Amino acid sequence: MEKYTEETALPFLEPLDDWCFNNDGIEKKFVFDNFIQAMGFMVRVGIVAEKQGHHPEMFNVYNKVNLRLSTHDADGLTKKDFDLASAIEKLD
Ligand SMILES: C[C@H](O)[C@H](O)[C@H]1CNC2=NC(N)=NC(=O)C2=N1
Repeated sequence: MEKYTEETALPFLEPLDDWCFNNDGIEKKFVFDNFIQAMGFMVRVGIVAEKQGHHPEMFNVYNKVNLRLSTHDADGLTKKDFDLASAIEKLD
């Protein structure tokens, strides 16, 4: 599976709002009004991830959720990560 570098990822990152390349993955920080909103978002992300058979790293503190997408099997960033990021963007 093709792995993207910071450079080759650029055109795919462009249409994705606020996602950033970092350490061979892509990351975005979300802020909600409260913990329940954040939790609801994480569950909806989880449902999309399960449908795609591809899973994010999620870090939550109260109303904040940090997502990191990378393909562990490929040890880097692949199309699967961009597909999941696009689906997540369509959630909100
Ligand atoms: C067998 C199964 O499809 C794999 O283990 C999948 C599951 N979800 C995954 N999620 C992510 N982010 N990276 C993977 O390499 C990965 N592999």
